[in-house]
Amino acid sequence: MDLFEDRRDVTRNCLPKDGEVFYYGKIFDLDESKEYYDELLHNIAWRNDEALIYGKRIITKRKVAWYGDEPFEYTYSKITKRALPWTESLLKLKKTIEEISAETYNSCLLNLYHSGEEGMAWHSDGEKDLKKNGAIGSVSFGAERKFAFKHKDTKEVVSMILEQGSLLVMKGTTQSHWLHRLPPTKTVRSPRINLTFRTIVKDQMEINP
Ligand SMILES: O=C(O)CCC(=O)C(=O)O
Ligand SMILES: [Fe+2]
Repeated sequence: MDLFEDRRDVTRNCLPKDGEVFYYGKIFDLDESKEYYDELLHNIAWRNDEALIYGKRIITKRKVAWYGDEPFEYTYSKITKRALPWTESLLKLKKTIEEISAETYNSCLLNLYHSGEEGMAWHSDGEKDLKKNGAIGSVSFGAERKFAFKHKDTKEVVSMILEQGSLLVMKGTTQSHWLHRLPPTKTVRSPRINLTFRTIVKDQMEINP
C-alpha cells in the first residue's frame, strides 16, 4: 500500500455543520478483517430484528445482536431488548476502537446485512437511553457499502463509502441535526457486519423506564 494513501486526515470533519463525523478509513488489514468477520458471523447470537412501523410489528431480514457491560434494557425501533455479556472478541474490538477514537463505550449494537438488498432506513441514534452527544464508533466488516447523512432542516446529503475493516465515529450534535442511512443496493451481493459501539446512560434509563 502506498505510504501516503494511508495517511488520512482524520481531523477533517465529514459534516459541513451541526455535528462531527470522522472517518478513520481501514483500521484493520484484510486478514484481520476476515478473521473478525468469521468470528462474529459464527459466535454472535444473531436474531432477526423486530420493529414497530406505523404501529405494525415487522420482522426485518437484517439480523441484530446487542452486547454490553450490563444487561441494559435498550429500546430501538420501539422494541425493548436486553444486552448480552461481552464476548472476548467484542471486548478486544471495543478496546481497539476506544484507543483509536479516544472515547469509551459500554455497549454495542451489531447488524448483519445478508446482501445489498438489506439496508437501514433514515434515522438518528438519539434514543433517550443513549448518552446525549456521546460518541458512536461504527466498525464495518465484509462488503463495502455506501452510507449517507441527511440534515434534518436543510436536507443536505453527505455520502461516503464504509470500507471493510473501517472505523467511522459520529459525535457532538450529529444525532440531533442529521439522519443517517445505509441505502439498499442491487450491486452488492455479499454480506456485511456492522458494529456500533455506544454509551448507555443508566440513570437516565431509571428516570425514563
Ligand atoms: O450499518 C451501518 O453502517 C449503520 C447502522 C446504524 O446506523 C445503526 O445501527 O444505528
Ligand atoms: Fe444508526
